Amino acid sequence: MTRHVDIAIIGAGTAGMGAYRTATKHTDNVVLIEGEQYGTTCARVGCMPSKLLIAAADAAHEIDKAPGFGVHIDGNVRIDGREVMDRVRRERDRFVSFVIEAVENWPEDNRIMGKAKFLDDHTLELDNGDRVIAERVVIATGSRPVYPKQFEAAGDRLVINDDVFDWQELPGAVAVFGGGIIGLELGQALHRLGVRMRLFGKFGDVGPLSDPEVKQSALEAFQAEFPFDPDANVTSIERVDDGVSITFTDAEGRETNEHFDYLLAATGRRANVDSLALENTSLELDEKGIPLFDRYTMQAGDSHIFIAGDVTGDVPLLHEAADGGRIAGDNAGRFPDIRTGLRRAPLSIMFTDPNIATVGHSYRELDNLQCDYAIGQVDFGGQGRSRVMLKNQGLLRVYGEYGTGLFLGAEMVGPRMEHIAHLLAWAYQQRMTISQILDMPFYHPVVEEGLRSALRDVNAKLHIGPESPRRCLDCGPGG
Ligand SMILES: Cc1cc2nc3c(=O)[nH]c(=O)nc-3n(C[C@H](O)[C@H](O)[C@H](O)COP(=O)(O)OP(=O)(O)OC[C@H]3O[C@@H](n4cnc5c(N)ncnc54)[C@H](O)[C@@H]3O)c2cc1C
Ligand SMILES: NC(=O)c1ccc[n+]([C@@H]2O[C@H](COP(=O)([O-])OP(=O)(O)OC[C@H]3O[C@@H](n4cnc5c(N)ncnc54)[C@H](O)[C@@H]3O)[C@@H](O)[C@H]2O)c1
Repeated sequence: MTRHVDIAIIGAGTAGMGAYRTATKHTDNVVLIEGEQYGTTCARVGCMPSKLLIAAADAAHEIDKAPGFGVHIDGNVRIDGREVMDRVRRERDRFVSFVIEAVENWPEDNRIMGKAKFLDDHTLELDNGDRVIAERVVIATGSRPVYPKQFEAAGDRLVINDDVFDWQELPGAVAVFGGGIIGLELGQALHRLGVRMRLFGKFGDVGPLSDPEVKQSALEAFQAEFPFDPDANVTSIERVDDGVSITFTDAEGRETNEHFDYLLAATGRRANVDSLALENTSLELDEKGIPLFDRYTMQAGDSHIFIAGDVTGDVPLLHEAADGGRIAGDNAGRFPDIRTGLRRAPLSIMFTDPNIATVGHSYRELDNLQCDYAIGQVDFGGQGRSRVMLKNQGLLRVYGEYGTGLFLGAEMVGPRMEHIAHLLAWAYQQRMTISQILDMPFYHPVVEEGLRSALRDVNAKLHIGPESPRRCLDCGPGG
């Protein structure tokens, strides 16, 4: 069967759904093609189930921390792995059901199930042999985990994030590979839920951090809680009777062997472009096989093909996929009269405890900005509200431009950084100066007072404001 449409969207994830919504504002003759199942990576195996697991872990951790306040639980504290995983799956399924409901409310005629690949610039072939000839196409096929071949030695005990959320019980021990965002979020959560967990990283990476001082602070916080080697030397992985045996060099430089139930690979993701047969199109591809595209229009070259979400390999985050999808769908609808869409301030948040976040330009990017800059910082070790909550660890560094006093970006690890990062991202997008941010209200006693200290520090270094006093007198105690 061959079908002719104005717009074909490949992939019904967050980006594809966003594209569908905006494309159908221009024409009804749109098909959304999904190769596996509705529900999105975010709801099924990504953002939502991971945060559900983290929420359970945080509950356990709060109990652990209570004696520090003089609050003691004299009876048994019991983590019921079956109940934990049951809630994760139950709540996850609820989120997934809302997504499925939204897609299934769209006309049946506009939806096709099947894996699509290109035969030429306009013709798509599905895995059942049907064809779709489309005037315009949006590629929104997402990404999938990748790991080194060496991990395959773990056999059926090699798992990825998708598998974790289908566990019925919490396992006894898990080796997590990857000190990136997924590895640290899931690794810490498993550890807090009583799973023996060891984290094997590479290249010294700690989440998305590039600022060496913030990275060091984060590393110290995590290493104080669980074993984490950010550049592990693993010499062997072996599937043994009841699990996986891993040989590695430990912190003292000795060769050590440890046994785990599972090896969880969280070593990055790759764009789902390989099954699309893009070589049959005239698109120009980069070294990873991803079409070159404009991130403001989502247009691939000057073609009628648009691309959005994780498959772009650009910024693999939910809100970016949603924005990119909307822009791609709108431009596919209005092609050739394409428009640039809004791309928001760079913002990334890692939901570990302490939170890690980056806003605006990263430390790594500063030297390429062709401007002079200064760095202000606050250590949360002595910050009033953080100390009150017994969460006084971490470091926030803010970057400001010499001369203009413009806020350039920040990297941070600390308590409630998910909120501080939002404040700073909004300021970045408004192109505010450090002084303008400092003119905003700061309540007492809040963690934001720590941000104020860092902002004052950078303004002093930029010769815009005075040196910060050692004890801030207008701040209230601990400010
Ligand atoms: C464990 C984890 C935690 C995360 N946590 C967060 C978080 O807290 N915050 C955040 O912002 N981001 C988070 N993310 C990232 C976020 O989930 C992704 O950026 C987002 O889901 C990407 O959406 P997408 O539409 O590009 O891809 P997807 O939702 O994966 O959609 C792609 C769709 O394309 C389909 N498809 C693929 N190939 C074909 C084909 N050939 N034909 C037809 N269909 C095809 C797939 O089946 C899939 O349904 C997390 C990711 C993971 C894995
Ligand atoms: N809170 C959030 O917003 C959130 C949460 C989870 C995932 N995500 C998104 O999903 C993306 C993918 O996450 P990810 O953690 O898989 O990728 P990542 O790129 O963040 O981290 C991968 C890590 O694996 C390490 N690594 C590579 N090879 C290794 C090896 N052989 N042994 C040990 N470590 C190795 C790398 O050094 C890196 O730190 C993220 O970039 C992020 O955008 C976001």
